[in-house]
Amino acid sequence: MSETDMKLVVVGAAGRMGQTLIRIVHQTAGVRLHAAIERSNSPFLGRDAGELAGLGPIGVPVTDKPLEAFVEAEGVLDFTAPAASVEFAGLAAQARIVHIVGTTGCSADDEAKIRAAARHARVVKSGNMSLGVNLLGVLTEKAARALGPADWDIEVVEMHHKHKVDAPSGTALLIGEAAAKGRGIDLADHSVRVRDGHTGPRPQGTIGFATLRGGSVIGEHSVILAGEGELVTLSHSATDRSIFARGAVTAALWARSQKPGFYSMLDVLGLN
Ligand SMILES: NC(=O)C1=CN([C@@H]2O[C@H](COP(=O)(O)OP(=O)(O)OC[C@H]3O[C@@H](n4cnc5c(N)ncnc54)[C@H](OP(=O)(O)O)[C@@H]3O)[C@@H](O)[C@H]2O)C=CC1
Ligand SMILES: O=C(O)C1=N[C@H](C(=O)O)C[C@H](O)C1
Repeated sequence: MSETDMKLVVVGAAGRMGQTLIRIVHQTAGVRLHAAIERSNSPFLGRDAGELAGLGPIGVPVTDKPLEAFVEAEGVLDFTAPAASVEFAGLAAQARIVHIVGTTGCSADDEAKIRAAARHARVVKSGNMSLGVNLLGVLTEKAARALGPADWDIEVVEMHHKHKVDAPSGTALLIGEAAAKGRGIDLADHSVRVRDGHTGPRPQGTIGFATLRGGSVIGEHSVILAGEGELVTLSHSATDRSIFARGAVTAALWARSQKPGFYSMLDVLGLN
């Protein structure tokens, strides 16, 4: 441990991503776990964060006092739920620290509140913090630009574990936005989220989404560009949640030296 280590708080510490983040922060040079937060009625309050994450004791107990933790820290890693991330955004702004938001399923109103908090906090928000998916987004934008809507249809397919509560996934929406950018269109006006019954033929220029849920799948995403007699498929498979946690820590270290504002992983990775 060094004096210059970035002090990070993990919120949602007992969750699938929370535990992964605790392990990755513990293993990564230049960062240190300052606090671990869960909600007030959580059965995990008082437990050692390292024990929760399978590391053995590290002397950081889980608490339900986020603001107390944020004012003494430099960044918060937040993979929780939309209402929680909006609350944490306000607290991170009060504490003037870095807020890394991986939470998906945010409404337009949630998004606006998180962006407002970025007047005082340095916020990095992305539906997927992995290098591979962000590169997939860049490749999708190029493919969608090269293969135009007159001859090529775009479909985004995703599969996740049975516990996931939002659909389409944040990653599927990130890929859809990249495809829409390549086509020079607004995704909201062109996306088809559901098909059921007599749908009629596919409207030209739309971007379709298909969602699969089951088992323990960490995250599978494909974008299919379908033309007459040929398909181009670009895909990404996540086989370990540590890819998201490593991305979040990279984002925190990057944001430490930025001005307050709202950033994406493309900014962090220099892919913008
Ligand atoms: N951007 C990316 O790269 C990735 C994003 N995600 C996203 O991260 C989010 C979390 O995923 P996952 O870890 O699988 O989900 P989990 O349900 O396993 O974990 C979420 C944790 O947050 C806790 N939590 C919820 N509200 C609060 C609150 N107000 N205060 C403190 N803790 C709270 C939950 O507690 P409780 O159980 O008591 O509600 C739970 O422990 C999802 O939105 C998911 O889509 C996931 C992976 C990668
Ligand atoms: O909920 C998950 O697990 C994941 N969520 C993110 C998403 O919605 O895309 C990222 C990853 O695919 C795992």
